[in-house]
Amino acid sequence: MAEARRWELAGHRRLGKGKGKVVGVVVLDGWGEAAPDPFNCIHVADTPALDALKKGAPERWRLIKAHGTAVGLPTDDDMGNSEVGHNALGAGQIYAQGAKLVDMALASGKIYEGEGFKYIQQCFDKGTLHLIGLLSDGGVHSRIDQLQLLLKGASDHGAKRIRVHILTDGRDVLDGSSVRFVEMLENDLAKLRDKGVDARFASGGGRMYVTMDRYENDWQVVKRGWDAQVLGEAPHKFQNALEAVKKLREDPKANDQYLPPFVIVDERGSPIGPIVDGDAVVTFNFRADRMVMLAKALEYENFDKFDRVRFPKIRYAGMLQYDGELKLPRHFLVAPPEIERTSGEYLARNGIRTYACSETVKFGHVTFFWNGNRSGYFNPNLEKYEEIPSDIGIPFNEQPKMKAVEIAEKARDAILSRKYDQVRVNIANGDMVGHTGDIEATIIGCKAADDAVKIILDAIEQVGGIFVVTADHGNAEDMVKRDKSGKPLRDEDGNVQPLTSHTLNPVPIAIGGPGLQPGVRFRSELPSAGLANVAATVMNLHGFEAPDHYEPTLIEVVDK
Ligand SMILES: O=C(O)[C@H](O)COP(=O)(O)O
Ligand SMILES: [Mn+2]
Ligand SMILES: [Mn+2]
Repeated sequence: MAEARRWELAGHRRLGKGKGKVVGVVVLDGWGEAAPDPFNCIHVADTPALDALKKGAPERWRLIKAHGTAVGLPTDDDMGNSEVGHNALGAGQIYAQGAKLVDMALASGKIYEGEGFKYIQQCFDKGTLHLIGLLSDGGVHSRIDQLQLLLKGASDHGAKRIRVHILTDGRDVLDGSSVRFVEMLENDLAKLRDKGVDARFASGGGRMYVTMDRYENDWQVVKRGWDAQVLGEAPHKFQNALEAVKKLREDPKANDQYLPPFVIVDERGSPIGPIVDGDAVVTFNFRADRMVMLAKALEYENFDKFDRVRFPKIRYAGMLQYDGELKLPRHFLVAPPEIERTSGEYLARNGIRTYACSETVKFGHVTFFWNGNRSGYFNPNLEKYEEIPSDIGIPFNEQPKMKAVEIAEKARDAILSRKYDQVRVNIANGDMVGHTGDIEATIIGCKAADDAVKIILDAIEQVGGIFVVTADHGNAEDMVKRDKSGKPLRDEDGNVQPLTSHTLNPVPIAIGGPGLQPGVRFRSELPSAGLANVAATVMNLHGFEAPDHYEPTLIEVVDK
């Protein structure tokens, strides 16, 4: 029973002596393992530091699972992602994640019995139900099949007027797939209209340009969405969403991720679905990071991030509650996973001093996600979290080195200061540049990530410390869409179809450093281990046994 568990960790039987040595924990974002291939940017890039880890000590390098049920996703066809990946890395336990919890609530119908649904339902008589979110089957932030079920369920439960505000994807799914998803949903909306429900698309835009910013990197992204969704204002106006997406994609530089905002208008040119007093709003993404900013704009009375012009009196619910600490939003359709007793909390309660750092676009990954979707410190006297501002307003293939070296230099300084027992970073390049689909740029990004790793490992060497280098899921190791036999798919002009999404590949984990006892090696009897096994491993390296309810440690100590 959780309440009977103690917070105090027992000293490790063999590694207790390791206590007091600094442990550097490096998470390479979007860094999977795949066969050598011209579209494996990690393989093509010059990565001497990581190559040395792989070739140097076979007992201290292995692969671990980073996708599907190993990280709490519904099936093993689900690729990994940062949220579930960092949750597993930090929590040491596998929780059923948002995607699965929503599936279960929809399948059982419990979603319609909950407080959140009842709250918004009160607007159905007189107001409009607005559904805002990412339209794709990527399964990272949302899933179209869940939206389809929710649409039907909401209308069965009394919604008479529904407006859908879409964000096109092209990041977790192939670029150009927006057209197919709009067609699919238009079909559903048409069926609802046949049944007498006034259900239509109202606005849209590409996820990276409209609404789905994260960690307050660029509020203008949220403002563009607000203008379209709430005010009914956008530079582009169309009478239907399919035409909108097709037309906007005709610009040779256009892609789904960055489509400009548009609104759907009637014959007279008036927007058909601005959000007004008395309406209900649901943000149907289950994943938190890219919904928190919009949730704040929709919910906070006092708000100064941009001029909202109007702040309609609505009833708003998230698909999940996106931030348990902030209780944001107050109302939600499905309770989020309650990730408890994370390694961050255990270590803080056992006196471990931690420094965590990344650049803005991944800052919450090594803090908020790592700590079980919890903002803030466990113990401000022992922890310091530092954010390096990311470049804003440019796609990352234009600056593929990102802030890798700056993050590594911060980590180096933290290590050399000897003020911390754990120094944890996320290096973003493999993922953020990988998502652009730009192979040349991703190769440059991977090299920059390797440079960063070298800086950190050198610092660990200097202080006699220990390192753990791993990743949260794959991305840069496979940058092309393939047929079933694994051959890259090409279009009529012979161009390959870039793969912007994450992958199902395992990720590497390497341990080492002068502070690691000679007999420490990876156990051989855990072939299916995954990211959730890392927390117990890191606790051991700090000189502690892990709690019994954690997934087992990856390491053992043999006599040397
Ligand atoms: O939000 C994103 O950028 C992608 O959908 C997923 O990437 P992440 O899981 O690595 O953040
Ligand atoms: Mn990631
Ligand atoms: Mn990613």
